[in-house]
Amino acid sequence: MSLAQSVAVITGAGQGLGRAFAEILLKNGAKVLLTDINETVGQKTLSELAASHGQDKVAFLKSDVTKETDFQSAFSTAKSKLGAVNIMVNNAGTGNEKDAWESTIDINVKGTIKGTKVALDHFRKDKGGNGGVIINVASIAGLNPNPCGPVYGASKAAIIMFSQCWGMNTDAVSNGVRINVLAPAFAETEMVKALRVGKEIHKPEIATQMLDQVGVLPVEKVAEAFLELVTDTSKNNAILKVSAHMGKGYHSLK
Ligand SMILES: NC(=O)C1=CN([C@@H]2O[C@H](COP(=O)(O)OP(=O)(O)OC[C@H]3O[C@@H](n4cnc5c(N)ncnc54)[C@H](O)[C@@H]3O)[C@@H](O)[C@H]2O)C=CC1
Ligand SMILES: CCCCCC(=O)/C=C/[C@H]1[C@H](O)CC(=O)[C@@H]1CCCCCCC(=O)O
Repeated sequence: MSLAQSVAVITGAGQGLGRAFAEILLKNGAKVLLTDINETVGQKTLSELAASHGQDKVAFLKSDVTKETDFQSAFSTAKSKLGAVNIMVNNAGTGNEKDAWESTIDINVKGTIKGTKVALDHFRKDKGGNGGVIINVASIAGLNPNPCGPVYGASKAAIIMFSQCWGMNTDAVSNGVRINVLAPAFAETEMVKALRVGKEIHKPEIATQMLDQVGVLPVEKVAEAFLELVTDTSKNNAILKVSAHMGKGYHSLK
């Protein structure tokens, strides 16, 4: 799939993996609407990416994935500034396990469901769309249990099952929509920096051991795996794992 005529909406794109996904799409010719709840990081990333890729290629909208209306605004802003959207990346996520654990469900699970629902309504050919691809960002923590993040692991397992159910639904597939899951292990972002401090998780000493055993990927490596799921049109309902110690590999739930 050529990205020359493509327009993407990415949630949580102000920093970390979301920003790396935006950069690789821009490098490959797509236009990108960056969305993030944090306006400061979003505006900084916008000015840096606009300087390197062009003002007409990228835009930013402050947007909260817990609000379905913000997804509607993102799709209409993208269409008016960049063109009709055909790539949706549900990336925004958090890993609070303690007092703020409900935000992990609201952002990771409900945010991804809202983003997928709005994207399906825009992409489905039977609803007047032109098709598209949805990438839902889960984690290896949604496939392999760990003692540090029960809420986070459950949220990522929910994203994987939700995506796989839609990826086999003919209402989506027959109407030109692909739905894929990216499941990274540790990548060098603010989330992993917070993990090293260990305030929001259980058993931080085990997470530290895991970080040493598994290793930490540069965000660019995760972005390469992400690009494969976007551009390879033979990939629908796929789960792609990527980690520093095992590399890249597809996973089947069956
Ligand atoms: N860094 C890692 O090792 C891994 C990360 N992931 C997943 O990748 C995704 C991105 O993670 P990172 O870049 O590491 O995190 P990060 O913490 O560096 O960036 C997350 C971004 O999401 C934004 N965000 C938070 N709540 C939001 C909301 N309600 N609405 C819109 N934006 C919001 C933040 O402002 C931030 O810019 C997450 O879903 C995470 O669970 C998955 C596996 C490994
Ligand atoms: C090998 C697991 C990779 C997980 C990468 C990731 O998504 C990290 C997420 C953390 C989030 O900030 C909150 C958490 O609880 C997650 C930590 C989970 C990793 C601990 C693994 C420990 C084990 O498997 O024994």
